[in-house]
Amino acid sequence: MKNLSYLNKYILRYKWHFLTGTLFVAISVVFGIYPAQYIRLSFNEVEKVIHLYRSGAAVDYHLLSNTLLWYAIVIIGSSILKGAFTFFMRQTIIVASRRIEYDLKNEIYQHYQKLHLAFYRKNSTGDLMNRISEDVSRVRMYIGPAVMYGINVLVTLAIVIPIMFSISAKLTLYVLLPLPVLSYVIYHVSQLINVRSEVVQRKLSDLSTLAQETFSGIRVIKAFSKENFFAHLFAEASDEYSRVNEKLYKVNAMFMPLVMFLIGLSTLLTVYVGGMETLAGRLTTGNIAEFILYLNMLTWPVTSIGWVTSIIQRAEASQMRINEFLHTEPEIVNPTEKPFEFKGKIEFQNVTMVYPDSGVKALDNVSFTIEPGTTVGLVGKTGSGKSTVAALMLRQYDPTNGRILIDGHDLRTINLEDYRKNLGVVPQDGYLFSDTIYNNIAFGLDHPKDQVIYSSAEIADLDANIRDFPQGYQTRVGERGITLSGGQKQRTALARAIARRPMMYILDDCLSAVDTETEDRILRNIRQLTAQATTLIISHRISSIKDADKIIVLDHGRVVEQGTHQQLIDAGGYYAHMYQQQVQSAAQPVDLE
Ligand SMILES: Nc1ncnc2c1ncn2[C@@H]1O[C@H](COP(=O)(O)OP(=O)(O)OP(=O)(O)O)[C@@H](O)[C@H]1O
Repeated sequence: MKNLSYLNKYILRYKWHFLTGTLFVAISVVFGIYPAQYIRLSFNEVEKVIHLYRSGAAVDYHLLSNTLLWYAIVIIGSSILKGAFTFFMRQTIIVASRRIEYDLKNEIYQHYQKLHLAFYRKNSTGDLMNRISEDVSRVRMYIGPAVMYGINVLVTLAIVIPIMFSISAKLTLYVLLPLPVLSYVIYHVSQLINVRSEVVQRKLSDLSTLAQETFSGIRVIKAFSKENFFAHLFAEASDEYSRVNEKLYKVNAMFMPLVMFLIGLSTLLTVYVGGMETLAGRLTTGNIAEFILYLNMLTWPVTSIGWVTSIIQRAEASQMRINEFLHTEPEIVNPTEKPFEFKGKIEFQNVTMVYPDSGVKALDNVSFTIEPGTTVGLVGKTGSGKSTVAALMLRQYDPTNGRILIDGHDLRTINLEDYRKNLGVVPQDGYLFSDTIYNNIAFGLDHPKDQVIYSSAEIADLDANIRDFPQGYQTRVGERGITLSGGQKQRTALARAIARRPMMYILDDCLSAVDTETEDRILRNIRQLTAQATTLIISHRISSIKDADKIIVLDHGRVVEQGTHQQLIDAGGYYAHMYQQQVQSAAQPVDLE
C-alpha cells in the first residue's frame, strides 16, 4: 500500500464523491435487509394460519392475503430502493475513479513532456505507453471497484452479521463457516487469472508489435520478397497467443463452479442446521428463509474480499511503476523566468560531451565562436560530433565539461523558453506530424497567418510542389495521408523553422536529400530573408557550407581547423583533403558495366 498512498491526494480531491458513495452503500445494504425480514414475517404468518387451520379454528383468509400483499409491497419497494442506491453508489465512486484516472493520465503525460531526451532513449515507447494506459487502468480498478466493494464488504458485514447473531449464534457460525474458504479460494483463482491474463496481454502485444512492424516496413519486406517469412512469423505468434489464451479459459472456467459449490454448501448447512433448530423449537421456518437471504447478501461481499485483495496487489505493482517515472526528475529545467532577448552570439568554451547512457565521448574540448548575423558551417565525417553540437546548443543535454555562452551568459542560467523560441531548428530527421502540410509548417506559431506559411514554403522552395497536390496546403501527410519524397519532407521541416522567423537557424544536415542547386537557392533565400539572422549549417557535404563566413571542421569530436573556405583550402590540411575527395568523387564517371 506504500505506493498506492500516492493516490491519496486524488482521493482527497474527490472526497465528497467517496463520502456520499459510502453513505449510499450503507443505505443500499439497509434496504437489502428488509426483504429478508419480511420474508421471515410472511413465512411466520402462513405457518400461524396453517396451525389455526389444523386446530380447526376460524381462519381470516382476507386478513392473511392483505398482510401478505402489504409484505410483498415492502419487499418489492425496498428491492427497488436498494437498486436505486446501488446505482447512486456507482455514480459517485466509479465516476470519481474515472476522473482520477483522467487526472492521473494527464499528470503522467505532462511529466513525460518535461523529461529530458536521455530518459526517452532509456525507455521504450511501449513502456511509456503501457504506464499511461495499462498501469493507470489497473490503478483505477483499485480506486473504483476495489474501494467500492471494500466499503460494501465492511458495511454489509457490520450490519448483517449482528442481525444474524441476534437470531441464532449457532446457525450464524455454521453458515459463515465456508465463506472464509470461499474468499481464500477466490483470491488464489484471481491471482492465477491475473498471472495468465498478463501472459496473454504480453503475447497480444508481441503480436501487435509484429503486425505494426510488418505494416511499417512493408516496402522493405516486399522488396526482399520476405512476405512468406513474415506470414510464418505471424502464424507462430498467433498460435502462441491462442495457446496461452486456452490456459486462461481453463482457470476462468473453474471460477464460477467453485463459487457455486461453496455457496451451495453454505445454503445446505443453513437448511440442515436451521431445520434441526426448528425441530428443537428454537427457530421458525421463517428464520431459515431469512438466513438464506442473508447468506445471499453476504456471498458476493465475502467473495469480493479475495478479488479486491488481488486487485489491490496488482494496483500496487502498477503504481510502483508509475511512481518510478513520476519521481524521475527532469535533468534540464528552465532555471529562470527572467525574460531573455537573444542577439545571436554563441560561444563554446572547452566543451566536452560524454553521453551518459552510452559513455561515448562525442565532443572533446571543443571551442569556437559564432558571431551574430554570420553564417557558420560545421563540417566533418559521419560520427564526428556535428549533431551533438546542435543538441548542446538547444540545451537538450548539458556538456560534461566546459561551458556554452549565449550572448555572454552561461546557457544553464538563461530563460530556456525565451531562448528556444528564437531558434529555427531543422533536425536531421525532420519529423512531420500526421496532419496537413499547412499545420505542419504552422507548428511553431501561436497565431499562424496564411501569408507567413506560404512565403515560408516559397523560401524552402516547396510552394510549387505543394500547389501541385490536389488539396494543396490541406494535403495530409503521414499515416492515412500522402507520402512525401525525402526532399519534400526535408523542405517541409525547413519551412516549419522559417515560419518562426528565428534569430538563429540550426540546419542539421537537413538538405541532404535535395540537389546542390536547389540547396544553394534555398540558402540564398534564407540569407535574403533575414540579414540579421545567424545561421549554423551542419553538413558533411562541403558544397553546402563553402560560402559560409566561417567553417569549423570537426574530426573525432575535436575541432581540427577553422576559417573561410579559401583559407582552409590554402592551408592544405584536413579540409582541403576532404574537399579534394568530394570534388573527385562528384567528377567520377559512373561505371555502368
Ligand atoms: N543521444 C545519444 N546517446 C548516446 N550516444 C550518442 C547520442 N547521439 C550521438 N551519439 C554518439 O555520439 C557520436 C557523435 O554523434 P553525432 O550524431 O554527433 O555525429 P554526427 O557528426 O552528427 O554524425 P552524422 O553526420 O552521421 O549525423 C557517435 O558516436 C554517436 O554514436
